Amino acid sequence: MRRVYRPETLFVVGSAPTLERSVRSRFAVSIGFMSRGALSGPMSHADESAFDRYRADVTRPLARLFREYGTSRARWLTIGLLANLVAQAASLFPPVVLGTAINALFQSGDGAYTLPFVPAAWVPATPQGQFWFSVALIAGSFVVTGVFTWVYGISANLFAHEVMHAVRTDSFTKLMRLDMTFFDDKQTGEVMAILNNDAGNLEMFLDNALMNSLRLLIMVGGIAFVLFALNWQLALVTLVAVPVIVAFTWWFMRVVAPRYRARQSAVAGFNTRIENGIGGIELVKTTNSEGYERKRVRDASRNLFETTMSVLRLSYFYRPGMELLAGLSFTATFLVGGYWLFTGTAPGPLTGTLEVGTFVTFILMTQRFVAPLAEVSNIVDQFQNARASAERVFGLSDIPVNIESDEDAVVLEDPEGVVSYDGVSFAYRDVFGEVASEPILRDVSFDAEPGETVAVVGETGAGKSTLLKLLLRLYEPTEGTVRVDGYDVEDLTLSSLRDAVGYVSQDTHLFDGTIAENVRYGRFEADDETVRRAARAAEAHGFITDLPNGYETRVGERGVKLSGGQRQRVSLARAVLRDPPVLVLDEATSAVDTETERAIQRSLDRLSEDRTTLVVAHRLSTVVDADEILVLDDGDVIEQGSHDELVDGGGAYAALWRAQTGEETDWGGDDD
Ligand SMILES: Nc1ncnc2c1ncn2[C@@H]1O[C@H](COP(=O)(O)OP(=O)(O)OP(=O)(O)O)[C@@H](O)[C@H]1O
Repeated sequence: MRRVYRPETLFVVGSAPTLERSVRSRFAVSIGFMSRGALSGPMSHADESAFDRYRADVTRPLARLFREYGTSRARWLTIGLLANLVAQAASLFPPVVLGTAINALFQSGDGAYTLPFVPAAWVPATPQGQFWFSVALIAGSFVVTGVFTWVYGISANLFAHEVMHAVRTDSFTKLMRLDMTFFDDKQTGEVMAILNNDAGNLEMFLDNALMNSLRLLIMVGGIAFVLFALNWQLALVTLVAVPVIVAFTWWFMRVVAPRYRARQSAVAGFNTRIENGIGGIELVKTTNSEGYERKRVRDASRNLFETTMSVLRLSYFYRPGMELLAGLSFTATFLVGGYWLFTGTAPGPLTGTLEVGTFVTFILMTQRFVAPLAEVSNIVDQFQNARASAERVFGLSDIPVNIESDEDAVVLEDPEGVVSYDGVSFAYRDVFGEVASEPILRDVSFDAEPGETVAVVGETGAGKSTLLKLLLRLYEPTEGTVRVDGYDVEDLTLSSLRDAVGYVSQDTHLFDGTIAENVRYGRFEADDETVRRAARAAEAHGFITDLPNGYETRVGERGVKLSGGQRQRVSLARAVLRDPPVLVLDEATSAVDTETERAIQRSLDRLSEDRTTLVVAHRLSTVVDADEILVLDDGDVIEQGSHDELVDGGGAYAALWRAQTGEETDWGGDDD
């Protein structure tokens, strides 16, 4: 039986992003300018399988992200963009004011006081007035930069986080709707990665890269504009480094990319090792394999160390390289401008004059464009990560849901619980709806009326659990019809169908929480007395009241603090509490001792008096009273009848019965 929930995976799902985040943030701190997205851990590799088909069809994912999620929140984005624009533009103003003040006031005091974007009428006439005006402008620019940076930060964050909130909840809603085949096919970890990692990448992009690219544009464009306006010849000298800086960044990104990929798989390998070691801790301990696991984790960690260092070595080279190029630009500006001022004549092919104030503005501005340019690698990186993540998010949202209530589906009201299987055949399908297995069931037919119990027996893998799941429409038959109260289950609303059926699966699942909460699951409004009644009916009340905190005892992750039999009884109580007309029990008593089983049996007999009950059992003693027993063999019903009829028939059932009551049989090994 393949399980939907994989506890080991769940563990890592919970911890990996945290682990990865801490690795990532430390790493990001150490190399300063690397983006978080670039270091996305194992997930980028793991989800290469089932989403591929839909993911590949997603076109322009970031545009779609804006279309589907951004437009309704565009006001925050617009405010953020405008505020960013104003803040960055204002931050360019002080060097320009300083240059003008030097030219007009500090040198000889006879230069004209003119500033871009400032009407001449505003400029005071006296030098003293112009000085105070300059002070006010510089201070004002810093205040404007501060205030608008604050506005920009808040609006950009609101936009990014509101979008992410919507993406996360929509993705989860979609996940809840998806067919079981999706979950059968998909690792829980991969699915969780969409909600954790991909949402994180998108958030980083919306929050950071988008605004930084604007900042970059304004900074480099604004600086170039100001410098060219002041002195285009010196501007050429200063900005000749920009194409070199861009080329250097491009080279860096190309060289570092494979090293990033190697590091990503090292993170994946490391997480997998931890997952294995801790997920299988019981096996590790009982086989004395701690040393073996330690070595595997040490090797994986060493690999992570080496790949990280290989990225860092290159990164340590990049940042100083950028500084050096900026330094060269600064030196060239200082050399040419300084010489120009010093000698009073334009050097080489240059012509015209240069004023001290303009020179100071140049020097200050040259310092400013390195930081935004150094962001280019981050921005491109975050952009690429966000693109891939948006593809995955939309890949998920595009997966079709096959099992859903039709628009004209019938609501099953006051169900009686008449169940009938009519010529049902079944094969598992893959997530794309294509048949992916040999037939698991062939032409199964039976009827069960309220008050009747139908038992399904057969060797392991014969298709018993699958048969029951078709009733809840977790899967759909490839042929034939499953009916409840005469309705094809495919014509009923899923919620009314599933409300009518209480299901205790083979893999009982408890959520972390109290016993009472677990019993109440699915009928959340049930009062304490109802919970107790259900527990009594499931023979669980006794052991629950023996626990230190009774119904308030926390059961631990997946119910690990309870025994297998106790978990089964809590699940049974949960099914009983819902008081459904149909009870489906898939080996609901396999993990309890004979005495408890008898007690449960007695209570089940009471419970099933006026209900329809379908049971899968390995222990035939639990099904002797069933109205009808189906013997499944590799998907075929090979015998069908009451216990007495089947024993008298002398076939497979009779042989199994003999084995379980002490005589020989082929099925002996299957008995629990
Ligand atoms: N989700 C699934 N996807 C594909 N094949 C599956 C899936 N679940 C079960 N199977 C296959 O279907 C067959 C029937 O499985 P099923 O769980 O119905 O058997 P079973 O009779 O209940 O077995 P057991 O007594 O061991 O629980 C098996 O061969 C199994 O490998």
